[in-house]
Amino acid sequence: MSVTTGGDMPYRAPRLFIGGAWRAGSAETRNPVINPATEAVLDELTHASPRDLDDALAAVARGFKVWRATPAAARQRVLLQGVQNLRAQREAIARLLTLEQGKPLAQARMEVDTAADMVQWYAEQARRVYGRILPAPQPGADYEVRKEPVGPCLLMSPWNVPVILAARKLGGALAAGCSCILKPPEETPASVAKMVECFIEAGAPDGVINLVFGVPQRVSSHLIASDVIRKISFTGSVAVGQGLAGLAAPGLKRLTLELGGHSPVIVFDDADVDAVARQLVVAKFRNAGQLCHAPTRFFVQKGAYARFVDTFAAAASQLRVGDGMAEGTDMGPLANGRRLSAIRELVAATRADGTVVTGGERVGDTGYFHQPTVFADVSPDAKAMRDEPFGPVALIRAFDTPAQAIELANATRYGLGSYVFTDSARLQRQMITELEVGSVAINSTVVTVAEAPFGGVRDSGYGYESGEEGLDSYLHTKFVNRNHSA
Ligand SMILES: NC(=O)C1=CN([C@@H]2O[C@H](COP(=O)(O)OP(=O)(O)OC[C@H]3O[C@@H](n4cnc5c(N)ncnc54)[C@H](O)[C@@H]3O)[C@@H](O)[C@H]2O)C=CC1
Ligand SMILES: O=Cc1ccc(S(=O)(=O)O)cc1
Repeated sequence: MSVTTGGDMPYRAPRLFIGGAWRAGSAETRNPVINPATEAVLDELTHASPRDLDDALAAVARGFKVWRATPAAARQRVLLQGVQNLRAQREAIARLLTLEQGKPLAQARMEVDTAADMVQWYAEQARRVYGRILPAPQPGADYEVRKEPVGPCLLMSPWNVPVILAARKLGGALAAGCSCILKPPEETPASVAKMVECFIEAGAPDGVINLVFGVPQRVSSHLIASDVIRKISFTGSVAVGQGLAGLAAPGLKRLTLELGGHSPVIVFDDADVDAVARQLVVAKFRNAGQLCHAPTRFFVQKGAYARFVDTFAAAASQLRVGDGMAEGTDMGPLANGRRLSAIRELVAATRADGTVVTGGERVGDTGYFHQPTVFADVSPDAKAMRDEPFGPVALIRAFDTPAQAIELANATRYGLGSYVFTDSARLQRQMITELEVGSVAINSTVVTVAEAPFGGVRDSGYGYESGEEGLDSYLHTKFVNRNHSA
Protein backbone atom coordinates (compact mmCIF):
# COMPACT_ATOMS: atom_id res chain seq x y z
CA MET A 1 0.00 0.00 0.00
CA SER A 2 1.32 3.47 -0.77
CA VAL A 3 0.37 6.66 1.05
CA THR A 4 -0.51 9.64 -1.11
CA THR A 5 0.78 13.11 -0.37
CA GLY A 6 -2.60 14.71 -0.89
CA GLY A 7 -2.15 15.32 -4.63
CA ASP A 8 -1.74 12.29 -6.86
CA MET A 9 1.80 11.58 -5.74
CA PRO A 10 2.43 8.50 -3.60
CA TYR A 11 4.99 8.88 -0.80
CA ARG A 12 8.30 7.33 -1.80
CA ALA A 13 11.44 7.30 0.30
CA PRO A 14 14.24 8.83 -1.79
CA ARG A 15 17.31 7.07 -3.10
CA LEU A 16 20.90 8.23 -2.76
CA PHE A 17 22.32 10.77 -5.21
CA ILE A 18 26.00 10.20 -5.93
CA GLY A 19 28.14 11.62 -8.75
CA GLY A 20 25.14 12.86 -10.71
CA ALA A 21 22.98 9.69 -10.53
CA TRP A 22 20.25 8.38 -8.26
CA ARG A 23 20.80 4.89 -6.87
CA ALA A 24 19.38 2.68 -4.15
CA GLY A 25 21.65 2.33 -1.14
CA SER A 26 23.42 -1.01 -1.16
CA ALA A 27 23.85 -1.51 2.61
CA GLU A 28 22.03 -4.33 4.36
CA THR A 29 20.40 -1.90 6.79
CA ARG A 30 17.27 0.13 6.00
CA ASN A 31 14.84 2.09 8.09
CA PRO A 32 11.11 2.61 7.96
CA VAL A 33 9.89 6.16 7.47
CA ILE A 34 6.95 6.66 9.81
CA ASN A 35 4.09 9.14 9.72
CA PRO A 36 4.13 10.49 13.30
CA ALA A 37 0.42 11.34 13.16
CA THR A 38 -0.68 7.77 12.42
CA GLU A 39 2.40 5.63 13.14
CA ALA A 40 1.88 4.12 9.67
CA VAL A 41 5.00 3.12 7.74
CA LEU A 42 5.22 5.42 4.71
CA ASP A 43 8.07 3.57 3.01
CA GLU A 44 11.51 2.07 3.62
CA LEU A 45 14.69 4.06 3.18
CA THR A 46 17.74 2.27 1.79
CA HIS A 47 21.13 3.01 3.31
CA ALA A 48 24.55 3.74 1.86
CA SER A 49 27.11 0.94 2.13
CA PRO A 50 30.81 1.73 2.69
CA ARG A 51 31.21 1.36 -1.05
CA ASP A 52 28.45 3.90 -1.75
CA LEU A 53 30.16 6.26 0.69
CA ASP A 54 33.52 5.80 -1.04
CA ASP A 55 31.81 6.59 -4.34
CA ALA A 56 30.37 9.74 -2.76
CA LEU A 57 33.83 10.76 -1.57
CA ALA A 58 35.31 10.30 -5.03
CA ALA A 59 32.40 12.23 -6.56
CA VAL A 60 32.56 15.13 -4.12
CA ALA A 61 36.31 15.48 -4.76
CA ARG A 62 35.68 15.64 -8.52
CA GLY A 63 32.77 18.01 -7.98
CA PHE A 64 34.95 20.36 -5.98
CA LYS A 65 37.44 20.75 -8.82
CA VAL A 66 34.64 21.77 -11.17
CA TRP A 67 32.69 23.99 -8.79
CA ARG A 68 35.63 25.93 -7.35
CA ALA A 69 36.59 26.85 -10.92
CA THR A 70 33.03 27.94 -11.76
CA PRO A 71 32.72 31.76 -11.69
CA ALA A 72 30.71 33.16 -8.80
CA ALA A 73 28.15 34.61 -11.20
CA ALA A 74 27.53 31.15 -12.69
CA ARG A 75 27.24 29.60 -9.23
CA GLN A 76 24.77 32.31 -8.37
CA ARG A 77 22.67 31.51 -11.45
CA VAL A 78 22.43 27.84 -10.50
CA LEU A 79 21.46 28.71 -6.93
CA LEU A 80 18.84 31.26 -7.96
CA GLN A 81 17.35 28.79 -10.44
CA GLY A 82 17.29 26.24 -7.61
CA VAL A 83 15.45 28.73 -5.41
CA GLN A 84 12.93 29.31 -8.17
CA ASN A 85 12.44 25.54 -8.53
CA LEU A 86 12.04 25.26 -4.78
CA ARG A 87 9.29 27.88 -4.74
CA ALA A 88 7.57 26.07 -7.61
CA GLN A 89 7.71 22.80 -5.62
CA ARG A 90 6.45 24.44 -2.42
CA GLU A 91 3.23 22.48 -2.10
CA ALA A 92 4.74 19.09 -2.97
CA ILE A 93 7.61 19.54 -0.51
CA ALA A 94 5.34 20.86 2.23
CA ARG A 95 3.09 17.81 1.92
CA LEU A 96 6.01 15.41 2.15
CA LEU A 97 7.25 17.33 5.17
CA THR A 98 3.96 17.15 7.01
CA LEU A 99 3.56 13.46 6.23
CA GLU A 100 6.97 12.45 7.51
CA GLN A 101 7.59 15.08 10.21
CA GLY A 102 4.09 15.88 11.47
CA LYS A 103 4.04 19.68 11.48
CA PRO A 104 0.87 21.46 10.32
CA LEU A 105 0.78 22.02 6.59
CA ALA A 106 0.76 25.81 6.99
CA GLN A 107 4.02 25.58 8.96
CA ALA A 108 5.48 23.21 6.38
CA ARG A 109 4.71 25.73 3.63
CA MET A 110 6.36 28.46 5.68
CA GLU A 111 9.37 26.21 6.11
CA VAL A 112 9.80 25.90 2.34
CA ASP A 113 9.45 29.69 2.00
CA THR A 114 12.11 30.30 4.65
CA ALA A 115 14.46 27.74 3.10
CA ALA A 116 14.13 29.48 -0.28
CA ASP A 117 14.77 32.85 1.30
CA MET A 118 17.86 31.59 3.09
CA VAL A 119 19.42 30.10 -0.03
CA GLN A 120 18.49 33.20 -2.03
CA TRP A 121 20.43 35.36 0.40
CA TYR A 122 23.50 33.14 0.08
CA ALA A 123 23.14 33.14 -3.72
CA GLU A 124 23.06 36.92 -3.80
CA GLN A 125 26.08 37.03 -1.53
CA ALA A 126 28.05 34.60 -3.73
CA ARG A 127 29.21 37.53 -5.89
CA ARG A 128 30.31 39.55 -2.88
CA VAL A 129 33.06 37.30 -1.57
CA TYR A 130 35.71 39.99 -1.62
CA GLY A 131 39.40 39.81 -0.92
CA ARG A 132 41.50 42.90 -0.22
CA ILE A 133 44.80 44.50 -1.18
CA LEU A 134 46.99 45.81 1.64
CA PRO A 135 49.86 48.28 1.34
CA ALA A 136 53.14 46.34 1.30
CA PRO A 137 56.21 47.91 2.93
CA GLN A 138 58.57 47.15 0.02
CA PRO A 139 58.32 48.74 -3.48
CA GLY A 140 56.90 46.63 -6.30
CA ALA A 141 54.95 44.31 -3.99
CA ASP A 142 51.28 43.79 -3.16
CA TYR A 143 49.89 42.11 -0.13
CA GLU A 144 46.70 40.35 -1.11
CA VAL A 145 44.10 38.58 1.02
CA ARG A 146 41.96 36.09 -0.92
CA LYS A 147 38.96 34.02 0.08
CA GLU A 148 38.76 30.50 -1.32
CA PRO A 149 36.31 27.64 -0.82
CA VAL A 150 37.44 25.44 2.02
CA GLY A 151 36.91 22.15 0.13
CA PRO A 152 34.41 19.28 -0.02
CA CYS A 153 32.01 19.49 2.92
CA LEU A 154 29.98 17.00 4.92
CA LEU A 155 26.63 18.52 5.88
CA MET A 156 24.46 16.70 8.44
CA SER A 157 21.04 18.05 9.28
CA PRO A 158 18.23 16.94 11.66
CA TRP A 159 14.56 16.04 11.48
CA ASN A 160 12.90 18.94 13.30
CA VAL A 161 13.12 21.56 10.54
CA PRO A 162 14.56 19.30 7.85
CA VAL A 163 14.13 21.49 4.80
CA ILE A 164 15.42 24.76 6.25
CA LEU A 165 18.33 23.25 8.10
CA ALA A 166 19.56 21.23 5.11
CA ALA A 167 18.96 24.08 2.62
CA ARG A 168 20.84 26.55 4.79
CA LYS A 169 23.93 24.33 4.85
CA LEU A 170 23.67 23.51 1.16
CA GLY A 171 23.21 27.18 0.18
CA GLY A 172 26.24 28.34 2.17
CA ALA A 173 28.52 25.60 0.87
CA LEU A 174 27.51 26.00 -2.77
CA ALA A 175 27.63 29.81 -2.72
CA ALA A 176 31.18 29.64 -1.38
CA GLY A 177 32.28 27.23 -4.14
CA CYS A 178 32.35 24.05 -2.04
CA SER A 179 30.98 20.69 -3.14
CA CYS A 180 29.13 18.64 -0.55
CA ILE A 181 27.85 15.34 0.72
CA LEU A 182 24.57 16.00 2.47
CA LYS A 183 23.33 13.50 5.06
CA PRO A 184 19.82 14.53 5.98
CA PRO A 185 17.81 12.80 8.72
CA GLU A 186 16.74 9.25 7.94
CA GLU A 187 13.40 9.94 9.67
CA THR A 188 12.33 12.73 7.29
CA PRO A 189 14.22 12.05 4.06
CA ALA A 190 11.78 12.78 1.23
CA SER A 191 11.15 16.49 1.82
CA VAL A 192 14.90 17.14 1.92
CA ALA A 193 15.58 15.03 -1.17
CA LYS A 194 12.92 16.95 -3.09
CA MET A 195 14.54 20.22 -2.03
CA VAL A 196 17.93 18.90 -3.16
CA GLU A 197 16.44 17.86 -6.50
CA CYS A 198 15.55 21.52 -7.12
CA PHE A 199 19.26 22.43 -7.09
CA ILE A 200 20.31 19.39 -9.09
CA GLU A 201 17.78 20.28 -11.77
CA ALA A 202 18.98 23.88 -11.67
CA GLY A 203 22.26 22.66 -13.14
CA ALA A 204 24.62 21.86 -10.26
CA PRO A 205 27.37 19.85 -12.02
CA ASP A 206 27.78 16.15 -11.21
CA GLY A 207 29.50 15.54 -7.91
CA VAL A 208 28.78 19.01 -6.53
CA ILE A 209 25.77 17.81 -4.54
CA ASN A 210 25.72 14.26 -3.18
CA LEU A 211 23.01 12.88 -0.96
CA VAL A 212 23.42 9.88 1.33
CA PHE A 213 21.42 8.17 4.07
CA GLY A 214 22.48 5.46 6.47
CA VAL A 215 23.14 4.58 10.07
CA PRO A 216 24.23 8.08 11.16
CA GLN A 217 27.18 7.02 13.29
CA ARG A 218 28.55 4.77 10.53
CA VAL A 219 28.11 7.39 7.82
CA SER A 220 29.74 10.20 9.79
CA SER A 221 32.68 8.15 11.03
CA HIS A 222 33.38 6.77 7.53
CA LEU A 223 33.20 10.13 5.79
CA ILE A 224 34.98 12.22 8.41
CA ALA A 225 37.91 9.78 8.41
CA SER A 226 38.52 10.54 4.74
CA ASP A 227 41.07 13.20 3.77
CA VAL A 228 38.65 14.39 1.09
CA ILE A 229 36.30 16.06 3.60
CA ARG A 230 37.63 19.45 4.73
CA LYS A 231 34.67 20.83 6.62
CA ILE A 232 31.77 19.42 8.64
CA SER A 233 28.56 21.17 9.57
CA PHE A 234 26.17 19.46 11.98
CA THR A 235 22.90 20.38 13.66
CA GLY A 236 21.64 18.06 16.38
CA SER A 237 22.22 17.04 19.98
CA VAL A 238 25.11 18.04 22.20
CA ALA A 239 26.22 14.44 22.70
CA VAL A 240 26.48 13.76 18.96
CA GLY A 241 28.17 17.14 18.40
CA GLN A 242 30.81 16.25 20.98
CA GLY A 243 31.40 12.91 19.27
CA LEU A 244 31.79 14.58 15.87
CA ALA A 245 34.27 17.09 17.32
CA GLY A 246 36.33 14.06 18.42
CA LEU A 247 36.15 12.51 14.94
CA ALA A 248 37.12 15.82 13.31
CA ALA A 249 40.07 16.42 15.61
CA PRO A 250 42.71 14.07 14.08
CA GLY A 251 42.26 15.66 10.63
CA LEU A 252 41.92 19.16 12.15
CA LYS A 253 38.78 19.61 10.08
CA ARG A 254 36.73 22.75 10.25
CA LEU A 255 33.55 22.24 12.20
CA THR A 256 30.31 24.15 12.67
CA LEU A 257 28.15 22.77 15.47
CA GLU A 258 24.62 24.04 15.96
CA LEU A 259 23.45 22.10 18.99
CA GLY A 260 20.69 22.44 21.51
CA GLY A 261 19.22 25.38 23.35
CA HIS A 262 17.05 26.16 26.37
CA SER A 263 16.14 29.71 25.52
CA PRO A 264 15.14 32.09 28.29
CA VAL A 265 12.34 34.63 27.93
CA ILE A 266 12.43 37.63 30.25
CA VAL A 267 9.22 39.63 30.56
CA PHE A 268 9.40 42.84 32.59
CA ASP A 269 6.48 44.51 34.34
CA ASP A 270 6.14 47.26 31.73
CA ALA A 271 5.44 44.81 28.85
CA ASP A 272 2.01 44.52 27.24
CA VAL A 273 1.49 41.26 29.12
CA ASP A 274 -1.54 39.83 27.29
CA ALA A 275 -0.15 40.53 23.82
CA VAL A 276 3.28 39.21 24.74
CA ALA A 277 1.87 36.03 26.29
CA ARG A 278 -0.20 35.28 23.19
CA GLN A 279 2.75 36.00 20.87
CA LEU A 280 4.94 33.68 22.94
CA VAL A 281 2.42 30.83 22.79
CA VAL A 282 2.72 30.85 19.01
CA ALA A 283 6.54 30.83 19.21
CA LYS A 284 6.67 28.21 21.96
CA PHE A 285 4.38 25.62 20.36
CA ARG A 286 5.41 26.12 16.71
CA ASN A 287 6.71 22.79 15.40
CA ALA A 288 5.43 21.23 18.67
CA GLY A 289 8.26 23.00 20.48
CA GLN A 290 10.94 21.08 18.58
CA LEU A 291 13.15 24.03 17.69
CA CYS A 292 16.63 24.58 19.01
CA HIS A 293 15.84 28.24 19.71
CA ALA A 294 12.27 27.70 20.99
CA PRO A 295 11.44 29.82 24.03
CA THR A 296 11.44 27.35 26.93
CA ARG A 297 12.13 29.06 30.26
CA PHE A 298 9.80 31.99 30.91
CA PHE A 299 10.93 34.42 33.64
CA VAL A 300 8.26 37.00 34.36
CA GLN A 301 8.59 39.96 36.73
CA LYS A 302 6.39 39.72 39.81
CA GLY A 303 3.93 42.51 38.89
CA ALA A 304 3.07 40.85 35.57
CA TYR A 305 3.38 37.22 36.65
CA ALA A 306 -0.18 36.13 37.51
CA ARG A 307 -1.66 37.74 34.44
CA PHE A 308 1.03 36.31 32.18
CA VAL A 309 0.46 32.76 33.49
CA ASP A 310 -3.31 33.04 33.01
CA THR A 311 -3.17 34.45 29.49
CA PHE A 312 -0.38 32.10 28.37
CA ALA A 313 -2.12 28.99 29.73
CA ALA A 314 -5.49 30.01 28.27
CA ALA A 315 -3.97 30.55 24.82
CA ALA A 316 -1.99 27.29 25.01
CA SER A 317 -5.09 25.30 26.01
CA GLN A 318 -6.93 26.59 22.94
CA LEU A 319 -4.38 25.23 20.47
CA ARG A 320 -5.88 22.48 18.32
CA VAL A 321 -3.69 19.39 18.40
CA GLY A 322 -4.07 16.99 15.48
CA ASP A 323 -2.82 15.58 12.21
CA GLY A 324 -0.82 18.26 10.43
CA MET A 325 -2.69 17.44 7.21
CA ALA A 326 -6.04 18.36 8.77
CA GLU A 327 -7.46 21.84 8.27
CA GLY A 328 -7.28 23.96 11.41
CA THR A 329 -4.54 22.03 13.22
CA ASP A 330 -2.32 24.36 15.26
CA MET A 331 0.07 21.76 16.62
CA GLY A 332 0.93 18.38 15.14
CA PRO A 333 2.40 15.31 16.83
CA LEU A 334 5.95 15.06 18.07
CA ALA A 335 8.20 13.93 15.25
CA ASN A 336 9.01 10.47 16.57
CA GLY A 337 8.36 8.02 19.39
CA ARG A 338 11.62 8.97 21.16
CA ARG A 339 10.43 12.53 21.56
CA LEU A 340 7.02 11.48 22.90
CA SER A 341 8.65 9.22 25.51
CA ALA A 342 11.13 11.94 26.46
CA ILE A 343 8.39 14.55 26.90
CA ARG A 344 6.22 12.21 28.97
CA GLU A 345 9.19 11.52 31.25
CA LEU A 346 10.03 15.20 31.52
CA VAL A 347 6.45 16.12 32.39
CA ALA A 348 6.22 13.36 35.00
CA ALA A 349 9.48 14.46 36.63
CA THR A 350 8.56 18.16 36.61
CA ARG A 351 5.27 17.63 38.47
CA ALA A 352 7.28 17.54 41.71
CA ASP A 353 8.95 20.87 40.92
CA GLY A 354 6.09 23.01 39.59
CA THR A 355 2.35 23.24 38.97
CA VAL A 356 0.72 22.07 35.74
CA VAL A 357 -1.61 24.89 34.68
CA THR A 358 -2.64 23.29 31.43
CA GLY A 359 -1.90 20.07 29.53
CA GLY A 360 0.35 17.38 30.93
CA GLU A 361 -1.00 14.37 29.03
CA ARG A 362 -0.51 12.39 25.88
CA VAL A 363 -3.33 12.86 23.35
CA GLY A 364 -4.91 9.62 22.09
CA ASP A 365 -3.07 6.35 21.87
CA THR A 366 -2.07 6.36 18.20
CA GLY A 367 0.32 8.96 16.86
CA TYR A 368 2.89 10.86 18.90
CA PHE A 369 0.56 13.60 20.14
CA HIS A 370 1.04 15.45 23.42
CA GLN A 371 -0.89 18.36 24.90
CA PRO A 372 0.69 21.80 24.98
CA THR A 373 1.86 21.80 28.58
CA VAL A 374 2.49 24.75 30.85
CA PHE A 375 4.13 24.59 34.26
CA ALA A 376 4.08 27.59 36.62
CA ASP A 377 6.17 28.30 39.72
CA VAL A 378 8.86 25.94 38.49
CA SER A 379 11.79 25.50 40.85
CA PRO A 380 15.10 26.69 39.40
CA ASP A 381 16.52 23.34 40.54
CA ALA A 382 14.06 21.30 38.44
CA LYS A 383 15.78 18.98 35.97
CA ALA A 384 13.59 20.47 33.25
CA MET A 385 15.17 23.88 33.89
CA ARG A 386 18.57 22.40 32.98
CA ASP A 387 17.78 19.87 30.22
CA GLU A 388 16.48 21.00 26.83
CA PRO A 389 12.78 19.98 26.62
CA PHE A 390 12.64 19.97 22.77
CA GLY A 391 8.88 19.62 22.90
CA PRO A 392 5.62 21.33 23.86
CA VAL A 393 6.53 22.18 27.45
CA ALA A 394 6.74 25.73 28.83
CA LEU A 395 8.31 26.41 32.23
CA ILE A 396 7.32 29.67 33.96
CA ARG A 397 8.83 31.30 37.04
CA ALA A 398 8.60 34.73 38.65
CA PHE A 399 11.55 37.05 39.29
CA ASP A 400 11.98 40.25 41.23
CA THR A 401 15.04 42.17 40.04
CA PRO A 402 16.86 42.35 36.67
CA ALA A 403 19.90 40.73 38.30
CA GLN A 404 17.74 37.76 39.34
CA ALA A 405 16.42 37.43 35.80
CA ILE A 406 19.96 37.30 34.44
CA GLU A 407 21.03 34.75 37.01
CA LEU A 408 18.09 32.48 36.17
CA ALA A 409 18.54 32.93 32.43
CA ASN A 410 22.25 32.11 32.47
CA ALA A 411 21.81 29.05 34.70
CA THR A 412 22.02 26.38 31.97
CA ARG A 413 24.94 25.09 29.93
CA TYR A 414 23.17 26.24 26.77
CA GLY A 415 23.45 29.65 25.15
CA LEU A 416 21.53 29.94 21.90
CA GLY A 417 18.45 32.20 21.67
CA SER A 418 16.91 34.59 24.20
CA TYR A 419 13.90 36.88 24.28
CA VAL A 420 13.39 40.08 26.27
CA PHE A 421 10.21 42.10 26.58
CA THR A 422 10.49 45.64 27.91
CA ASP A 423 10.49 49.18 26.53
CA SER A 424 13.15 50.30 29.00
CA ALA A 425 16.32 51.14 27.06
CA ARG A 426 18.34 50.64 30.23
CA LEU A 427 16.97 47.13 30.81
CA GLN A 428 17.33 46.22 27.14
CA ARG A 429 20.99 47.23 27.24
CA GLN A 430 21.64 45.31 30.45
CA MET A 431 20.01 42.15 29.08
CA ILE A 432 21.85 42.37 25.73
CA THR A 433 25.15 42.71 27.57
CA GLU A 434 24.68 40.15 30.30
CA LEU A 435 22.81 37.29 28.61
CA GLU A 436 25.30 34.56 27.67
CA VAL A 437 23.75 33.59 24.35
CA GLY A 438 24.23 33.72 20.57
CA SER A 439 21.22 35.94 19.89
CA VAL A 440 18.83 38.25 21.70
CA ALA A 441 15.39 39.25 20.42
CA ILE A 442 13.99 42.40 22.02
CA ASN A 443 10.19 42.68 21.90
CA SER A 444 10.26 40.01 19.20
CA THR A 445 10.27 36.23 18.88
CA VAL A 446 12.63 36.09 15.89
CA VAL A 447 16.29 35.18 16.48
CA THR A 448 17.21 33.62 13.16
CA VAL A 449 17.06 35.32 9.74
CA ALA A 450 18.83 34.85 6.40
CA GLU A 451 21.06 37.92 6.65
CA ALA A 452 22.36 37.54 10.21
CA PRO A 453 24.60 34.92 11.83
CA PHE A 454 22.95 32.24 13.93
CA GLY A 455 25.05 30.30 16.40
CA GLY A 456 25.51 29.55 20.05
CA VAL A 457 27.94 29.62 22.93
CA ARG A 458 28.89 26.94 25.46
CA ASP A 459 26.96 23.66 24.92
CA SER A 460 24.95 25.23 22.10
CA GLY A 461 28.00 24.80 19.89
CA TYR A 462 30.29 26.99 17.82
CA GLY A 463 30.42 28.59 14.42
CA TYR A 464 27.65 30.38 12.55
CA GLU A 465 25.09 29.74 9.85
CA SER A 466 23.49 32.42 7.66
CA GLY A 467 24.77 35.95 7.24
CA GLU A 468 28.31 36.83 6.22
CA GLU A 469 29.69 34.71 9.03
CA GLY A 470 27.76 31.70 7.72
CA LEU A 471 29.26 32.10 4.26
CA ASP A 472 32.71 32.72 5.71
CA SER A 473 32.57 29.37 7.47
CA TYR A 474 32.85 27.69 4.04
CA LEU A 475 35.84 29.84 3.04
CA HIS A 476 39.46 29.91 4.00
CA THR A 477 41.68 32.93 3.82
CA LYS A 478 44.87 32.92 1.78
CA PHE A 479 47.54 35.58 2.09
CA VAL A 480 49.54 36.36 -1.05
CA ASN A 481 52.71 38.44 -1.05
CA ARG A 482 53.10 39.29 -4.73
CA ASN A 483 56.42 40.80 -5.67
CA HIS A 484 56.20 42.35 -9.17
CA SER A 485 59.87 43.25 -9.50
CA ALA A 486 61.31 39.76 -9.13
N1 LIG B 1 19.71 21.70 17.36
C1 LIG B 1 18.68 21.10 16.80
O1 LIG B 1 18.02 21.65 15.94
C2 LIG B 1 18.37 19.69 17.19
C3 LIG B 1 18.62 19.26 18.46
N2 LIG B 1 18.31 17.99 18.81
C4 LIG B 1 18.54 17.63 20.21
O2 LIG B 1 18.82 16.25 20.30
C5 LIG B 1 17.95 15.63 21.21
C6 LIG B 1 17.75 14.19 20.89
O3 LIG B 1 17.20 14.05 19.59
P1 LIG B 1 17.74 12.92 18.68
O4 LIG B 1 17.07 12.86 17.39
O5 LIG B 1 17.70 11.67 19.48
O6 LIG B 1 19.19 13.55 18.52
P2 LIG B 1 20.45 13.11 17.76
O7 LIG B 1 21.54 14.09 17.95
O8 LIG B 1 20.75 11.67 18.04
O9 LIG B 1 19.94 13.21 16.27
C7 LIG B 1 19.84 14.46 15.66
C8 LIG B 1 20.28 14.28 14.24
O10 LIG B 1 21.62 13.89 14.24
C9 LIG B 1 21.79 12.70 13.47
N3 LIG B 1 22.81 11.89 14.11
C10 LIG B 1 22.70 11.12 15.21
N4 LIG B 1 23.88 10.51 15.49
C11 LIG B 1 24.74 10.92 14.55
C12 LIG B 1 26.12 10.65 14.28
N5 LIG B 1 26.87 9.87 15.06
N6 LIG B 1 26.67 11.25 13.20
C13 LIG B 1 25.96 12.06 12.41
N7 LIG B 1 24.67 12.36 12.61
C14 LIG B 1 24.07 11.79 13.66
C15 LIG B 1 20.46 12.03 13.41
O11 LIG B 1 20.30 11.38 12.18
C16 LIG B 1 19.48 13.19 13.55
O12 LIG B 1 19.07 13.67 12.32
C17 LIG B 1 16.71 16.47 21.16
O13 LIG B 1 15.96 16.32 22.29
C18 LIG B 1 17.31 17.83 21.06
O14 LIG B 1 17.70 18.23 22.34
C19 LIG B 1 17.78 17.11 17.92
C20 LIG B 1 17.52 17.48 16.65
C21 LIG B 1 17.75 18.83 16.19
O1 LIG C 1 16.27 24.00 15.40
C1 LIG C 1 16.98 24.83 14.90
C2 LIG C 1 16.39 25.85 14.00
C3 LIG C 1 15.09 25.72 13.67
C4 LIG C 1 14.49 26.68 12.86
C5 LIG C 1 15.21 27.71 12.39
S1 LIG C 1 14.41 28.90 11.45
O2 LIG C 1 13.92 29.91 12.35
O3 LIG C 1 13.26 28.31 10.86
O4 LIG C 1 15.38 29.43 10.53
C6 LIG C 1 16.53 27.83 12.72
C7 LIG C 1 17.13 26.90 13.53
